[in-house]
Amino acid sequence: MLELRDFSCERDNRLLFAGLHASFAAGEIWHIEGPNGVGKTSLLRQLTGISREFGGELLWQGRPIGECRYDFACALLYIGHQPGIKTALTARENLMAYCPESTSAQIEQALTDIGLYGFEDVGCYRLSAGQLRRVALARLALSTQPLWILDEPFTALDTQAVAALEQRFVAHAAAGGCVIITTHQKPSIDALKVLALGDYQPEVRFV
Ligand SMILES: Nc1ncnc2c1ncn2[C@@H]1O[C@H](COP(=O)(O)OP(=O)(O)OP(=O)(O)O)[C@@H](O)[C@H]1O
Repeated sequence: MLELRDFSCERDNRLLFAGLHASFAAGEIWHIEGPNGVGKTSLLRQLTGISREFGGELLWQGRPIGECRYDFACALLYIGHQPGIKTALTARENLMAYCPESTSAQIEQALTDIGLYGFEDVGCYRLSAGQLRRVALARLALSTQPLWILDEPFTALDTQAVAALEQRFVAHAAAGGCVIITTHQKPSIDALKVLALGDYQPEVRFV
């Protein structure tokens, strides 16, 4: 789906990474790995098109991203490190805003599946950090986009929710999707692909 060729990132005249080659294909789950400040979020922002400053090439289905931004945007679901939830609204209202094409029954089911039964109509300002993260992640159940890019999706989740989320990634990949995440926890996912960012020596390995 998405390909990097000789990719690099510079911030404030500091080279974070360079010479990165990677190909994110249908059916794959990728973990972008590395210590604090190495450039994981910066890379995700480049991959999503939020940041257009990069060296090298970024291709979507074989085409330079600059030539197919609309197609790419339609195929992408990005959830950043901040949950992106409007706290003045309820969980249900947030999902209705994010997924206007979903039916009320689908939204109800997504909220139940993610463990928010009974909290659907509570103002999000009254939810815990983990519940807020669940509201954001409920979008995954309603997503029709093949490419998911998620920055630290496990943050604030309990162990049961982490396991359920990993299963959702596996199901999405099995259905032909592609998932790219950052996390400081090691995911328990078979055939996980790892892109490790390090000082000037990016390394791609498979586990
Ligand atoms: N808006 C910004 N302007 C300038 N430099 C920035 C900006 N945001 C981040 N940086 C710098 O870019 C570097 C990489 O930041 P980034 O957030 O991509 O790292 P990260 O690997 O995701 O870190 P963490 O694991 O702590 O989330 C850091 O040194 C940071 O200071």
